[in-house]
Amino acid sequence: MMDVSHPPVLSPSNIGSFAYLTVKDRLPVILTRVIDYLYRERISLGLKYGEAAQEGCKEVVSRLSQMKNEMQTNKDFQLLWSPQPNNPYDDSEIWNQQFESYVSTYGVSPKWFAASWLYAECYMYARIHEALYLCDPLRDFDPFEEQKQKSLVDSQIAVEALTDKVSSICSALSSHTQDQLKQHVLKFFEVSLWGNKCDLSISSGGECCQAEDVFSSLEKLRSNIIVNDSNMLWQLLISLPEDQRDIALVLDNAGFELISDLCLMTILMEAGLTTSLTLYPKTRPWFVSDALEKDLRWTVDKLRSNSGSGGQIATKWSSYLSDGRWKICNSKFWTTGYDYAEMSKLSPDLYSQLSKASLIIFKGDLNYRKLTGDLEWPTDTKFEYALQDFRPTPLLAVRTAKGGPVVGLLPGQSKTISSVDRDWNINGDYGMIQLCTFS
Ligand SMILES: O=P(O)(O)OC[C@@]1(O)O[C@H](CO)[C@@H](O)[C@@H]1O
Ligand SMILES: [Mn+2]
Repeated sequence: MMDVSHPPVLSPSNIGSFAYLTVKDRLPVILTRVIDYLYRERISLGLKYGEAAQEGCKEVVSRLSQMKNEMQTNKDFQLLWSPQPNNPYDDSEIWNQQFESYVSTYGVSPKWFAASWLYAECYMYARIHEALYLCDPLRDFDPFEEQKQKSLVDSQIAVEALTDKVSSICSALSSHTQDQLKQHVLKFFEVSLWGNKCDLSISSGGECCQAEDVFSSLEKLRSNIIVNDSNMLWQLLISLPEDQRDIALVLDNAGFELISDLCLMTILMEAGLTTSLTLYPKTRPWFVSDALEKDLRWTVDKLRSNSGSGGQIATKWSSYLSDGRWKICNSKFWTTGYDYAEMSKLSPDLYSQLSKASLIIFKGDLNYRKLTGDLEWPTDTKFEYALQDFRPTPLLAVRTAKGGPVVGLLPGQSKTISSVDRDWNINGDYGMIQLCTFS
């Protein structure tokens, strides 16, 4: 274990902090939306999933209302129902183990405003899933699916602009100089970065889409990339041996962000900079907009039915998936309340699988929180230091700052940014393309 002294963890016990406001205001709104949605749609869900689902909706509503009350009155967390025999990604044991270890460390049960922000926020999604899971016909129901799908449909113009660009770059690849290719690739990393600006959890499940073509704003946005390791990243990509160009992509949100990620991966594949890709989605409805395997497959199918460049590119995605160059790998570790420094102990198989990749790309703010332990690091802490015991292989974080820690800045940099924008670390307007090679 590295010798790392720890700052405190971000916590909702810190009144007025972003963590506090999330648990006090944003999470109850997300829960209320799910409750209203299930109640409103109970008849149509009954028609779709059978009569028992209609009654089931009422039970789920009652469980979720109970949880909302527990949250708002700062009650103890509960153990999850365990084991969940028909759930292939049953992680209830890990959740209950986290509960027990909290009790043995602190001598009391975790509570909504006393546990860490990361633990509390992740726990809410585990409980939403449990509430549905306990109702047989709704066991696999995703209450956020409609929102995720709508956010993609509403981003159609931006998606078309993106796929047109990918298509024209790919068809001219052989005539590009290495420098031209570099410019294209790095721009697509930026598109994937800004694709993370908007997620449905930060908007408490309110509407969120990419309405305009992001390509035209990249230059203007570049100064908002507060850590930009793009040049080092390019050096790493071009120096990979031909038989070791395997990328692991730990996905974040469905909708425009997912399309931007897959477009980036398409260029890397077509340019030969990547030969195989493993995609890691979530295994339960998560932080409203996070992509599950079925969202990923829906996205590919949806785009495939488009005429024009979108259809062509999604057809490529289908063939990558069917010939095995792209794999989808599900792991229950992503939806536990643990940060990634715990991965080698709690999920050694996942850790060793990730370690074999040439590069792991972590998308989004929550992944960044889990990479850095969600601790209150001074912003000039070295990224490698903040990763603590998580050292699988070179890794890249691509995220906009929406409340989690920020590390790797220059001394004084955060002060300068704050003087321009007080909310720079929560509003998603600032981003990071941050590499750690552990060298
Ligand atoms: O991981 P993502 O999708 O980029 O962001 C998830 C997120 O919006 O959820 C939390 C607020 O509820 C924040 O930590 C974080 O910004
Ligand atoms: Mn997300």
